[in-house]
Amino acid sequence: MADLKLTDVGKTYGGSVEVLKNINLDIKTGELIVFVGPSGCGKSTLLRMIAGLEKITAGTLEIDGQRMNDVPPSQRGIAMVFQSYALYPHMTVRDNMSFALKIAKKSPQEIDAAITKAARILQLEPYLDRLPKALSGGQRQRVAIGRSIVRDPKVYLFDEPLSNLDAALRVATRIEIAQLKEQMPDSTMIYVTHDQVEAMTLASRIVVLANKGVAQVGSPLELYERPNSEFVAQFIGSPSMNLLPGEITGTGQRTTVALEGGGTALSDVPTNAADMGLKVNVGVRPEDMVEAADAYVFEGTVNITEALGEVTLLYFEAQADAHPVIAKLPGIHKELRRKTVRLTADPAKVHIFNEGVSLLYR
Ligand SMILES: Nc1ncnc2c1ncn2[C@@H]1O[C@H](COP(=O)(O)OP(=O)(O)OP(=O)(O)O)[C@@H](O)[C@H]1O
Repeated sequence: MADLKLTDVGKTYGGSVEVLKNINLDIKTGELIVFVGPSGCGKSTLLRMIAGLEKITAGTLEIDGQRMNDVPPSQRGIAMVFQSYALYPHMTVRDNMSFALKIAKKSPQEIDAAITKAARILQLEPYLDRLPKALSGGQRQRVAIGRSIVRDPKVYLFDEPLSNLDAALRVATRIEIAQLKEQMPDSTMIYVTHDQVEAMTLASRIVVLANKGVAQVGSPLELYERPNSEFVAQFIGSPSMNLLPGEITGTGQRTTVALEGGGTALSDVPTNAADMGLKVNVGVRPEDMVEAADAYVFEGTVNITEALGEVTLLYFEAQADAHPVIAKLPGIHKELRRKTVRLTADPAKVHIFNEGVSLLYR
């Protein structure tokens, strides 16, 4: 059981390089929080500050109401799993997992019980007497996680734990981590990843970091359906949300937005009369575009098609201003290459941004 509270946390390296500032987060027992953000935005730094491996240069970290800033890593009740699993090569799985407990002078009975439990949760029973070199990458990562579980920490920190695994193993190990979380509902986990699918599938809440701070915090679906900014809108979802310049030409229950270069988008985004004439960007996810014969919103000639099996990506430049657009249509549509396509979008799924901020959040 562990609640974490970060209040105005910041990090400055070497007294002058500010990497993070004013990070405020409330993390509750049992949550699996995922940190995402562009390369270099400070995800690992934030995780390492929580672990105690990096000094917190501003603000406060509390675990269960207790200030942790100056508490050494070993006394924070935290276990960290890294991308490189760093197992001791000359020790068996059992010895790798029990090492920390022996150092902590636990009794043989306690150690046995902890190993048995961790091996069961991670399905490592058949491998306990093997050396790491006789394990697959996924199994080694499970042993690394096992080393954390035996210590029964309050908080688990994962720093891109799957990034050394090949695609198939990543998927399998991702599912194992999801199952692991289910078996340990009271443990709090924080997970850093570059992988959209890991973030969307594992997280109870995603924290999007950018520009030294928190861009948005929310459940995966909240971030997908109601991004607060163009940045989050384009960061969550793949391929990224399309953005096209336009202007609000009607307000009220159903906002009318005229796109530059023709076409009309209708949206249920609530706006007010003051928004008339507002220059906006209209955001539509590739998967929210559908073919439309007449009342089309986007029109262009397809440059490239990418048939992925269950869907086809169409790349085209929309309307007179040649804005690049990607549409994702169900099925295989190689025949659309070099053809003119006319597409519309479900009005309820259209996003409207002004100066980078969603109208929903103004
Ligand atoms: N010891 C250090 N001294 C100075 N700057 C550092 C140090 N460690 C990290 N940084 C800088 O802090 C910033 C954040 O780094 P960090 O590794 O936390 O980013 P990240 O979001 O985890 O990146 P990535 O996604 O590429 O792993 C980067 O600009 C990095 O260059």
